[in-house]
Amino acid sequence: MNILEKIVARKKEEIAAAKTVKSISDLEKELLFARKTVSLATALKQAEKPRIISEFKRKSPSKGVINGAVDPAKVTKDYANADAVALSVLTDIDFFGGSFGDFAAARQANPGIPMLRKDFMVDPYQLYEAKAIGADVVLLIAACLTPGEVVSLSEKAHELGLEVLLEVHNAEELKATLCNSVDIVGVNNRNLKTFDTSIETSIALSEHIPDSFVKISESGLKDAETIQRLYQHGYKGFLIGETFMKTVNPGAALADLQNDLSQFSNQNPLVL
Ligand SMILES: O=P(O)(O)OC[C@@H](O)[C@@H](O)c1c[nH]c2ccccc12
Repeated sequence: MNILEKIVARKKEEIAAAKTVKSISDLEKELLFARKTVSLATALKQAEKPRIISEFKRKSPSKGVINGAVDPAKVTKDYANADAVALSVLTDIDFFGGSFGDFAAARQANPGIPMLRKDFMVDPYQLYEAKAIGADVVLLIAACLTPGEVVSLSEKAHELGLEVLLEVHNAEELKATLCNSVDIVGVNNRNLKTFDTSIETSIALSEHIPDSFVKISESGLKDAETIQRLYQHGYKGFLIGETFMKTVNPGAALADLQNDLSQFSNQNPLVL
């Protein structure tokens, strides 16, 4: 079993256990009080400069513990103050050290900003959970879903008022799973077999993503030059976790990056 298969197998156990505690109809009742969602896709489409989606990530299978004892409310508030376009908060417990508690604390500290529930979505039940904890966007990872599942989960997400970020690693995944009910396409620079990251993945895939989809680049991003280069290939959003989380002050690390980004005078995407 590769890491993704292990995570998904464990996820299915967690979902089965969660359903015995709370049914979908219990969650539906909670949704009656759910906040109105805000659109990340719109914010990205309107962006006239690279926008950063800042991630709250305590640990990962590739890096181990990145920052175990940080406060999600403080870090995410600092991210928002440093002009993050959105927050991504891991809710996977076993492999990423995340939780609903982290997500809820971040949401409470930042009522208005778009938030991505970062987890491995394989069952509509998780979409109800996402909506109930205050998410605006959910992640669908092409590598662990069939094309049919991507369609049905994204349609269900829309019914609940959630946007869908479809994550792909290569042209085959993109071709098989891209459908109209996806709002944002994310190219993950991390190879899930080797854990290596290469921005060439984003560069190679950029031209295969139709312009009707707003696109973001994910993982392994560290500096303004790289982000600017990807922006010129049409990427509007950049999902960054480790570069910020490994520092003592993740919000300050984002502010530094924003400052570096503002040094670029040519912020317009090149026509390639
Ligand atoms: O910490 P990084 O290298 O900046 O990466 C952030 C994000 O892209 C990464 O956490 C991620 C991308 N896709 C995922 C799917 C599940 C869990 C995590 C992820």
